[in-house]
Amino acid sequence: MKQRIELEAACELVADKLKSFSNETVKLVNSSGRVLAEDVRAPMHQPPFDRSPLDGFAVRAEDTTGASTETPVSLKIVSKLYAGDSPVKKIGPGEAARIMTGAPIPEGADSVIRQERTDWNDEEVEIKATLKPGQNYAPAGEDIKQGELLCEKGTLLRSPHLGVLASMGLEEVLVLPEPEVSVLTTGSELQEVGQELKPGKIYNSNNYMISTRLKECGAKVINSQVAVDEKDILRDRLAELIPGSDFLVTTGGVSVGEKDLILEVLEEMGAEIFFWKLAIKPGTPVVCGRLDDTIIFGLSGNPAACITTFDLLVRPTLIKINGLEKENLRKEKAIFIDDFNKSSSTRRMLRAWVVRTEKGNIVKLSKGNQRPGVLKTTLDCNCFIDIPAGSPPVESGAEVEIFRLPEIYN
Ligand SMILES: Nc1nc2c(c(=O)[nH]1)N[C@H]1C(S)=C(S)[C@@H](COP(=O)(O)OP(=O)(O)OC[C@H]3O[C@@H](n4cnc5c(N)ncnc54)[C@H](O)[C@@H]3O)O[C@H]1N2
Ligand code: MOO
Repeated sequence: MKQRIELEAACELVADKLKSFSNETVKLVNSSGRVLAEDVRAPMHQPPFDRSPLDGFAVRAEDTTGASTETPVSLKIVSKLYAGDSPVKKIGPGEAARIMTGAPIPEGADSVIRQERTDWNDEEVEIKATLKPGQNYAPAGEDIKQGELLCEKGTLLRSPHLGVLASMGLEEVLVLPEPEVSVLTTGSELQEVGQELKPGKIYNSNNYMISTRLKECGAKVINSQVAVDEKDILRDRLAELIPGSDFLVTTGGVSVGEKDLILEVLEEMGAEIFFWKLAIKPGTPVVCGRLDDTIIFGLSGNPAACITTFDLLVRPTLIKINGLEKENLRKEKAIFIDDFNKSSSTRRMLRAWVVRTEKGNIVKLSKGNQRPGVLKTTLDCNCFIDIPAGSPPVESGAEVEIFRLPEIYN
């Protein structure tokens, strides 16, 4: 088992251990937020037939030559077409069809006159304008041509894509897999929200934070449980959650205390442990391993440490599978406009807020202090400042590297 490894090495190690995931066919109606696994080409024209963009009369343009308000041309109405009708009767010379917006233009007609430029009764229509062939005429494929590339592999599906794909009659799409994750929050001090707090206890905030964060980066939370710090109980919960989960995220019990039992129990259960501890702060204590096909991320119970390692380690792993790059971290540079007066012997991830300006990114520390048990700073955190090990205090004006969180946290 490796110990205290670098974050980048940890991410690579986990990536190397991932099982293969299969793409999934999902109903179009359920595909929003998923990433396309293949190019989609148009199986048909849209519109599928030549149609009228107006309520009026379908005519042959040549029959309207010279027509104006003063010199109207009279045509015989031979049919009437509503949207949804299928045209049967061809238009011949001197003939017109009454037509509504969206209805198919009958054979023989090459243009449509809006009804405001006509007078009509049941038999005849007076045309008061000269039309050009193709005027007010929406040909088949005007919008989308059969065979054209509609959505590329890797597209994040949202409402416009669902609309376009539905217009093609596509009922299902092939998307990248959605990792299925279980969550186990551990700690004998934990109480559920809604209960009166007993002495020495705290509310289980990690469960809410982690389950929600998982969904925010496109994972499916399939189970979520809580366990006290007792070996038997932990073993039972782990044995229950691991089969059937692609990943298990636990929080708490991964440091060196007498009740930090996750590593021990996982080892007893025969898990392969990839590493224990990362060379970052907060978030040093992390256990990562695999039992059967399930990758286990044992994160710290300290909320800020927990969220930091979630974002830096768990998030990129899940996004490797579901392709939701938009939800990944971005490495950028920024100018620090705050003061951090501690030197850092260990690599530090400071919770911070970055703003884009014309001159580039500026970043300041999140409100509140940077201790790993502090939860409030996460409210004001859209990035982590990456302070290398061995750095002196960081002064205002210094250029720093940041991991920017996705837009959702802005
Ligand atoms: N002697 C040492 N003590 C500690 C070390 C060390 O190296 N030597 N490491 C410290 C560091 S760094 C961290 S971080 C913590 C990590 O401890 P664990 O990950 O084992 O987490 P717990 O001890 O279970 O809990 C830590 C803290 O977080 C609270 N907590 C736990 N679960 C939740 C939850 N679901 N929701 C909200 N808060 C939670 C818990 O009550 C503790 O206060 O260890 C240091 N100790
Ligand atoms: O590594 Mo602990 O996570 O400092 O907070």
